[in-house]
Amino acid sequence: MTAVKVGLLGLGTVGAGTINLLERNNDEIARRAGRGIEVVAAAARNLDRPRGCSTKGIRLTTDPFEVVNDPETEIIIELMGGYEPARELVIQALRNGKHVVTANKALIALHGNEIFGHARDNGVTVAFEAAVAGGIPIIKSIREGLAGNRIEWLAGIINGTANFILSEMYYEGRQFGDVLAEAQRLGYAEADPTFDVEGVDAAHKLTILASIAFGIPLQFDKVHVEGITHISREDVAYAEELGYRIKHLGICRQTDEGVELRVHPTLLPSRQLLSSVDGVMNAVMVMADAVGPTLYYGAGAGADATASAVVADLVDVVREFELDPVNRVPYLAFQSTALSDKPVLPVSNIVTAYYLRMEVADQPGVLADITRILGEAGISIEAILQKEPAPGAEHVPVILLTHPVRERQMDEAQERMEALEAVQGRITRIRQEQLQ
Ligand SMILES: NC(=O)C1=CN([C@@H]2O[C@H](COP(=O)(O)OP(=O)(O)OC[C@H]3O[C@@H](n4cnc5c(N)ncnc54)[C@H](O)[C@@H]3O)[C@@H](O)[C@H]2O)C=CC1
Ligand SMILES: N[C@@H](CC=O)C(=O)O
Ligand code: NA
Repeated sequence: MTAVKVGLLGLGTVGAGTINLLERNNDEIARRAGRGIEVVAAAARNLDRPRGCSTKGIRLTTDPFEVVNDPETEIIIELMGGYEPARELVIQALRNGKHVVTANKALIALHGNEIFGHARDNGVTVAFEAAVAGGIPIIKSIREGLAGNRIEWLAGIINGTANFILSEMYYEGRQFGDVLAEAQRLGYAEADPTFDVEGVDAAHKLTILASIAFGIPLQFDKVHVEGITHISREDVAYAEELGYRIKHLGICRQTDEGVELRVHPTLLPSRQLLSSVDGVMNAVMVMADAVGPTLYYGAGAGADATASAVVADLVDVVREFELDPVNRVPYLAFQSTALSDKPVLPVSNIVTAYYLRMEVADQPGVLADITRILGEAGISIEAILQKEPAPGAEHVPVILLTHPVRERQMDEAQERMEALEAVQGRITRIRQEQLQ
């Protein structure tokens, strides 16, 4: 049988990785898919740039629409990134009756509902395993492997760049900016790295995970998003002293009232399995009613790991070529007519424990004022750490761990503490989770 002809949009880190992997494991892939898979056309911005792969036998163009409209291609792999023109290209490919494989979480999180509609109308597939947690087959695991369960919550380290930065700050005491530049050199970061460090990329991925876990539409605009830019090396060290690691997590949970969707730095007990996930590795813990907790671990970014997911999707698409579209696994795990309209809860409703770090005047009575404000807000304290002032400094760092409290109560207490004359500047506040 002839090889399946594929068109590729974007020849950067993941594009080159995909071409290399298809070439390297060509025979194994054909034995699994039932047919060979061959990239015949590719679009790149600059045709003269040296690439990390061979482009022998591939028709190259700077116009991605040429690839999408090429009658020879049966599957389009979108690896350009960004919202536009990726959205327009993917929709055009679907209208042309081509299946699409993409690693673009930004695209799926924001425009997935529209894109899946076009795919359904045209009887074709959109596959996006590489979009979440890189090489970890997390979409397939939740969508198919856990299909008998009611998923209660999931929590994951789903941005490799942020995890790499936090790990280097923890182990090597390195500066944020240096480590980010290294993540960019290694091909982990997004084209706009603020997406990694401000939590936007993790929010894109959490949007997708929550949809396939709970059967809700994609709702990126409802995710509460915080990045890691306000986390200092001191916070990392104090957390360690108290028996915790700081990890950037995406968390979603369904309760009777609605769904929590949040991305933020989190203190996790050092003994928690997720606390040992370091560097560019990702991990997602899923709590489901029948199976209990399951944990999925692997490389969350990088050329080879992401290509692994892209090629797995290609194989799935080829295996399903002959299948009646209604018999395919639904894009968001649940039938499109059976999505729930459960509301997304405001973050002020969430109940968590907190880590608080503040700089206070080194004088008597300050701690008493702080504990009084917390007490009046119904917030009990689990631990207090008071550090020595730096030589010549007028303020000392005080670190507090609280018991769980509703977020809006903490907002009020924080405002009152920051209003104290003895408290300098803003209080650093990080949520804490036990994940049990
Ligand atoms: N790098 C990684 O580890 C991972 C990346 N992803 C996703 O994979 C996608 C690709 O990421 P990378 O390969 O890292 O990005 P990249 O920046 O290395 O590659 C993108 C390529 O697409 C090309 N491109 C962009 N717009 C174009 C246009 N209009 N016409 C022609 N070519 C165009 C760029 O010139 C570039 O060579 C993104 O959606 C990203 O979020 C997903 C998982 C991991
Ligand atoms: N920039 C992303 C790439 C993978 O999705 C990350 O660092 O995780
Ligand atoms: Na994945």
